[in-house]
Amino acid sequence: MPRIAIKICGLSTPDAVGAAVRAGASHVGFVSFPKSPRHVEPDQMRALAAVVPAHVERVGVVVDADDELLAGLTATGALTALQLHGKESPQRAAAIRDRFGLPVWKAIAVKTRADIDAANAYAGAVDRLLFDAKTPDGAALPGGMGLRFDWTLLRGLALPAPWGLSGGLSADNVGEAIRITDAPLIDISSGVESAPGIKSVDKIMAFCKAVSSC
Ligand SMILES: O=C(O)c1ccccc1N[C@@H]1O[C@H](COP(=O)(O)O)[C@@H](O)[C@H]1O
Repeated sequence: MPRIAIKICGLSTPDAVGAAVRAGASHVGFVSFPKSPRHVEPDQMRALAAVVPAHVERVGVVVDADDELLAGLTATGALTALQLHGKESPQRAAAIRDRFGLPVWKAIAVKTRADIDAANAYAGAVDRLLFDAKTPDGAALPGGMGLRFDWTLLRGLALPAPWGLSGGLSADNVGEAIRITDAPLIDISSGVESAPGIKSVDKIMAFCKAVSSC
């Protein structure tokens, strides 16, 4: 069985990046969204990326970002992929991929089976779909809230692109999530924190151990 890829997201210190790499993460994520407690500025992103070994992918998380912001982030050279976590259309996602020359992930906000079906519209436009829980109207953030959705909605589906699972994962529930969905990539942020935006080395280690034992 192939190894399950792990993305540890919302990293904002070199210590947290180092812990994710040591624990076996295949991807690290940096958030560029000022409302998030995990927001990092482009210079900080560049410095964090400098301590990531070449075999680990560096994903920049943005929410309905305009071209000016994307140009600033990609110019840092810090990123190997962009994760679109807002309401970007398939056309906008494809345009971002063309213009900035990086693989694009699209977060799909899920509550019902119809939300998963809607992801088909992104076939060919993005490089990975990331199924995350839909946050309530008026929520402070569109992700990173520790919310999960009904994982059985993904069971046995043929999906139109490489994909991953996120939303409300932790060391305690990730085994069940993988058993139900057979996800090839697992993404986590708040479930490896001691407080919003503060990563816990112990939780990162425990999470990666739980995934690798699946
Ligand atoms: O983490 C954030 O602050 C964030 C802000 C804006 C958009 C997405 C964000 N995080 C992403 O949310 C999911 C799930 O996070 P969690 O594990 O439930 O806390 C994950 O993909 C993060 O990349």
